[in-house]
Amino acid sequence: MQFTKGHGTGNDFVIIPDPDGGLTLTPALVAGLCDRRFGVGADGVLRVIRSAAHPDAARYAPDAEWFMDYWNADGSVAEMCGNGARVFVRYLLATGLTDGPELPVATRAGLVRARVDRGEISVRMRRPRLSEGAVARVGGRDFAGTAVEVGNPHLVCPVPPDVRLDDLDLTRAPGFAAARFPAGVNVEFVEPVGSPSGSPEPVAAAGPVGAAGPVGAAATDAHVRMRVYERGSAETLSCGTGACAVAAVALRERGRETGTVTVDVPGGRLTVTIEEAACWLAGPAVLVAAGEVNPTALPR
Ligand SMILES: N[C@@H](CCC[C@H](N)C(=O)O)C(=O)O
Repeated sequence: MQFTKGHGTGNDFVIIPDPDGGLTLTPALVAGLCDRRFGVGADGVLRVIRSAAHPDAARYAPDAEWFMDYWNADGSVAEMCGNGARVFVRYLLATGLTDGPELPVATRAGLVRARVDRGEISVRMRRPRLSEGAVARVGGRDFAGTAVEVGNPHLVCPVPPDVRLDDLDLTRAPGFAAARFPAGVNVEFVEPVGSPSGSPEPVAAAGPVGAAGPVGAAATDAHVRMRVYERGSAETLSCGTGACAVAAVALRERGRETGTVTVDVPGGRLTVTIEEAACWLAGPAVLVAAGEVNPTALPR
C-alpha cells in the first residue's frame, strides 16, 4: 500500500491514495497506520478518493472531484479536518492529480475551497457557530468555555490568569458532559499572547509571518496561543478547525464578529480570517516522506 506522510503545523497525516476507491479502509487499519511505534505514525489518515468513487461523497458536496476521507488515529471518522484539508490539497497538487491555484474539496462537513497563497495553503470553510457555555475538567479543575461548531465539535476554554497553558496536563482526555457532546468534542485551551500568566510575546507577533490569509492581512486583530486535545487523536501539535473555533471566540471577546487572528500552536502558527459568511484557515502544509507499507504487518 502506497502512502505519503505530511503535516500542517505538526498535525500529521498518513495520506493513502485511492482515487478509484479500490481500498477497504477499516478502523483497525487506520489505527494500525497511525500507531507511532508499530505503524507509520500520525494523528489521522487522509484517503484521497474521487467523489464519484465514494458511496457517501456526493451527498456532502456533489460538485467537487476529490473527497477528503478523513479518519482520526483511533479509527473513528470526523466531519472535518482543517489542517488535513490543507495537506490533502498539497498532495493533490504535488502529484498532479489537480492543478491550482484554487480548487474545491468535498468533506463530510460539505464543500471547502482551497487556495495556494505564497507557498501556504488556505482553506475556506464554514463560519464557526458559537453556542452556549460548557465546561472542561483537567487535573481536577473546571475550565469554563464556549461550544463552537466548525463542521466538527469544539469546546474553547480560555485559561484563567493563575494557570499556565504549558502546565496543563493533557496526557489524558479532559472531562466534559457527555450529554452535551454525545459525539465527543475537541477541547482547546487558549491564552492571549503576552498574557500575565507568563507566556512571552514571540518575535514578529503581529507581522506578516503566517498571515497569508485570503485578504493578504499583514496585521491581525488578536494573537493567541492554544493547545488542543483532539477527539480520536489525543493531544496534537495543531488543529485547524480548533484554531478557527479559538479565533471566533477571541474576536467575540473583543466585540467583533469578523477579523483576522494569529493562532500559535505547539507546532507553529496559523492565521484565521473570519468573514461574514466564511472562515479562512491559512498556514504551511508539507509533505515529508513517501513509501510503501505492508498492511499485514500493522497491529490489529
Ligand atoms: N486536526 C484536525 C481535526 C481532526 C478531527 C477531530 N479530531 C475530530 O474528531 O473532530 C483539524 O486540523 O481540524
